[in-house]
Amino acid sequence: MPKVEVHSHNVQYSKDAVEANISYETTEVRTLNGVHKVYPRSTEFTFRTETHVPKLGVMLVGWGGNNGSTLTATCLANSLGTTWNTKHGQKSSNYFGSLTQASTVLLGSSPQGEVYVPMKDMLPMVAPNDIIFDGWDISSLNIAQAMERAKVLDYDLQRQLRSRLETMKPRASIYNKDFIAANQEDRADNTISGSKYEQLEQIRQDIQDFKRTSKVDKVVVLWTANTERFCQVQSGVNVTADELLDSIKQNHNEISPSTLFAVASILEGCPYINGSPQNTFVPGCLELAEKHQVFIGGDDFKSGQTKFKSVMVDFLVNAGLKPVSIASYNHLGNNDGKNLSAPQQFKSKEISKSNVVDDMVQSNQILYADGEKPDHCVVIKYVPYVGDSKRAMDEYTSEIMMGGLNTIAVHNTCEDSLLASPLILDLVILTELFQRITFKVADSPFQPFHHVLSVLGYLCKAPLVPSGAPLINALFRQRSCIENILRACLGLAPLNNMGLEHKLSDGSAWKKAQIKTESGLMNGFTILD
Ligand SMILES: NC(=O)c1ccc[n+]([C@@H]2O[C@H](COP(=O)([O-])OP(=O)(O)OC[C@H]3O[C@@H](n4cnc5c(N)ncnc54)[C@H](O)[C@@H]3O)[C@@H](O)[C@H]2O)c1
Ligand SMILES: O=P([O-])([O-])O[C@@H]1[C@@H](O)[C@H](O)[C@@H](O)[C@H](O)[C@@H]1O
Repeated sequence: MPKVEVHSHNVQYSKDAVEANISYETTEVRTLNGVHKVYPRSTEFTFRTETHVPKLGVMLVGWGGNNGSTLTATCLANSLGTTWNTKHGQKSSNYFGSLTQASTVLLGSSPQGEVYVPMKDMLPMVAPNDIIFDGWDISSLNIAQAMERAKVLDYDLQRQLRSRLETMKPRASIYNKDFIAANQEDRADNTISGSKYEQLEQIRQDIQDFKRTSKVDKVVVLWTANTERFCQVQSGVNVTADELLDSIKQNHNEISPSTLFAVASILEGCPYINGSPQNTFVPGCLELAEKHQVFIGGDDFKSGQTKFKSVMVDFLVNAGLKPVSIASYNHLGNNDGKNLSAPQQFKSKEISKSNVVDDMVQSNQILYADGEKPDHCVVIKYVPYVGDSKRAMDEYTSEIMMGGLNTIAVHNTCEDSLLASPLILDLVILTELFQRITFKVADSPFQPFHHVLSVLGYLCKAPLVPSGAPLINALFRQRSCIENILRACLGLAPLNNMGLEHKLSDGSAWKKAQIKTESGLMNGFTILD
């Protein structure tokens, strides 16, 4: 039985699905002669969510990396209920940092107060403990060796997991030294030779092989391999789906390994998520995903320093304070940092880390003239000794009232992979859930979500959105989007935080209105045969 049961004439449960009707309220604005003319709009939506949770397979590109090995070990430890000893005492497995697994959402209020439930209980979702992992890496180390190389998890935990993880061996992958730093060459001992077309076909066979041997119902492919340089988008090469497929057959050098993986996944009907900043989704890849109606999402996990920035700038601007200078510096010593020490790979990351403030700045024309932006610099340095323990130092200087200045300096130290790995869980769990949700507008037929799964924006530095859609980076707007879509699937209105029931001078009117509503409530909810 669902942990959240909605008793409403707008919601119907059957043995396979929950269907919910909502009125989607929007506000249209037409500005004429300096006047904003506002038109409230109400559109009837019906959401249908299939409630059978499939057995999910996740294929990680870069499985042997810090994130890939750490996530695999974490899911194994949680499924075993592993505890381990540290100098700070015994630790227990958990999924802290995962939006779906470790955060709650406000469901409503009871006579005892507000009721919060785990996000994962809002709708049937895949449990991380049940995910079957597989993937590829240019490094031949098995996942136990990769976990040891990553130096992320405590020894006593690694010791207990080693025997299970050493049976997991990344498949050979596509290595192209033109796209990642030259300093990665020494780990590239597990590669697929041949033309780009032959490599594409091998990846497709790997996906088919995994489906067959693991007997999973669905597969999601996710890139957590090294950051690539941006590829050139060229007419005749990768602007249309046909051009892209032809260029692969012609072994064109501007087709990157990550785009080859994306094409292979799409052709195999598997959603593809890009956890790195490079422009994997060239226009031809976007078109291919549309043609095959396969979800794609990304780019670049929003894990720590940038996540914080998308809160800080939102807070400052929405408080009417004007950030005028943002200096973002970090150093780290893991292999990601090593790869990013190369200029072209750093450039990819600089782009995704720099654009995150644009929507918030553009939202306030009192503070900023058209095109005006804060000074914003991004620095990443490779310091081997600190390993995965990334140090981030940020300085935010803002103009405040009457010529005042406010400078906030922040120091943030964390194991980078322990912040990113739970986001991988959310990306694949939400992607799988959204494959089971369809909706219809008024009397139109049911349709899936757009193939560019922009609801994943909360998890990404550079959210991929459908053409023409607004690009939102403000973290709480992104989270609210996920929360309210989950609520809509249950026929619940979006959270509005108005709390009017607590602001009335005469509460009796509210109580009378509630009694009237409750008397009209169905005794239980409709089960369809
Ligand atoms: N906090 C974070 O860790 C964080 C946040 C945002 C984005 N990212 C991005 O996630 C990615 C992984 O981060 P990480 O710390 O695990 O890095 P990592 O270097 O430890 O892991 C990357 C793995 O990818 C492998 N690899 C490289 N090219 C490959 C290819 N073509 N096919 C298959 N495997 C390949 C490498 O051998 C390595 O094992 C990086 O691109 C990083 O920028 C990380
Ligand atoms: O913490 P965050 O800004 O979200 O993201 C991280 C950066 O701070 C770090 O420099 C980089 O090496 C990681 O790959 C990741 O991108």
